[in-house]
Amino acid sequence: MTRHESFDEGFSLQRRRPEGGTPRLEAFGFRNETDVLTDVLLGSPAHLRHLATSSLSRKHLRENPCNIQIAQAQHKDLVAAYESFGVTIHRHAPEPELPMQVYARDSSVMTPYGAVITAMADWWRRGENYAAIRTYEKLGIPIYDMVTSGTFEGGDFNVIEDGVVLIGCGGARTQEEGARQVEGWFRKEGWETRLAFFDEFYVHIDLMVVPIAEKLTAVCLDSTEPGIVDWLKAKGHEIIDVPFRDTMDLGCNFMSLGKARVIAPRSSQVLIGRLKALGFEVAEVDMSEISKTGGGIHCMAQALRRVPG
Ligand SMILES: NC(=O)NCCC[C@H](N)C(=O)O
Repeated sequence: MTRHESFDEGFSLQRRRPEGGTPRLEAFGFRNETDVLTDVLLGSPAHLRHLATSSLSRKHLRENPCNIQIAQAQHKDLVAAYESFGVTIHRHAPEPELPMQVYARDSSVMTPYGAVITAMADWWRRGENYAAIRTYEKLGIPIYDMVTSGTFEGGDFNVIEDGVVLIGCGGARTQEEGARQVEGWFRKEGWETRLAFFDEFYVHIDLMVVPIAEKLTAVCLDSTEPGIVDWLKAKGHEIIDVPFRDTMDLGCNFMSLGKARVIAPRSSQVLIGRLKALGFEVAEVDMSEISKTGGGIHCMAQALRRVPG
């Protein structure tokens, strides 16, 4: 049986078992966000526009707006980095009405049980949710469930380790209603969940907390609530502190490929130096132009399949 023919994984709009015990997918999915990445879902910057979507993107828009051609070239370099590591790339079909579709992290979240279709907060991103349903149908990946209570964006679903999820709640993007709904689903599956409340300035939790490897997590200590850091440390996680200034340039927003390999933004030299000192192979990609629109490498990627390394 090939990966895409697994018989119990046909496309469905709601695979979640209400009482919990939903079977894990066989062909797609992952245990955690640090195993070996084999398949990633990306969006396209073909119709990218620089909008005032957050304090960060608004500041760049005011002072030095994104050059879209350079941003598109930088995204090509990002795609090439995934290819150089042998990752299979799947893509959302680009739609001209969707200026932020490149941020594939947000309109859905992959889980071990299927994809969650989120509920985007901003009207200019809501269509991405419908486009994501079509993408998963095309890929034959079933949908675990769809958020129906308030808003929820994928950058706020942060799998810390197998069966443990940190759910961000900044209010403006992910509302507490959406966070509680998703939390309830995963508790029923037996997961440990933790909500991280933060100011809407920070947009999503994956701006400041991103897993690197087993028991190793990058955190911006200057912007992350100490209780979250203590919680990670109590689980035995080593922390790599990403400076606040780098974090504001999306420097804590990178992608772990497993087996001590990472794709990181070139500007994040403190993180990159620490990773290299620990023996990681780091593909450095210049994301300085595209990230003016408010997101980074982690925001642009959705892991569809990871396997133990
Ligand atoms: N997960 C993320 O942090 N995504 C970044 C989204 C950037 C986009 N400009 C937005 O504000 O919606």
